[in-house]
Amino acid sequence: MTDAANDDAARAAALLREHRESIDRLDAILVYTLGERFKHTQAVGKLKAEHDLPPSDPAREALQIARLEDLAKKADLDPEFAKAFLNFIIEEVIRHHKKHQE
Ligand SMILES: O=C(O)C(=O)C[C@]1(C(=O)O)C=C[C@@H](O)C=C1
Repeated sequence: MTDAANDDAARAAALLREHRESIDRLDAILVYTLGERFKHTQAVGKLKAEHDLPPSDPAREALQIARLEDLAKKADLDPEFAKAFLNFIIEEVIRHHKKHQE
């Protein structure tokens, strides 16, 4: 390899390392944020079970989806992806809520 090609490869490796450090930091934020969200939804599940409330609330979900799609657009994130992601999380929450009610 020439010196120029070596320099180029070293620059690319450094950039890749920097991006991966940011990705790891953001993944940790996502995991801690989800953990915190689940603490609240577990409390909501308990409350719903104690008061005989239905596990899911489609009207609330519609509001959340609309809000998230709007946020996603502002954050330069694909709104369809944001919607699918929230639905995925909510499905899991509803599964937990149903367990509380068993
Ligand atoms: O807000 C509620 O009623 C919840 O149970 C929480 C939550 C959510 O994960 O955001 C989950 C299920 C409902 O259908 C709506 C929202």
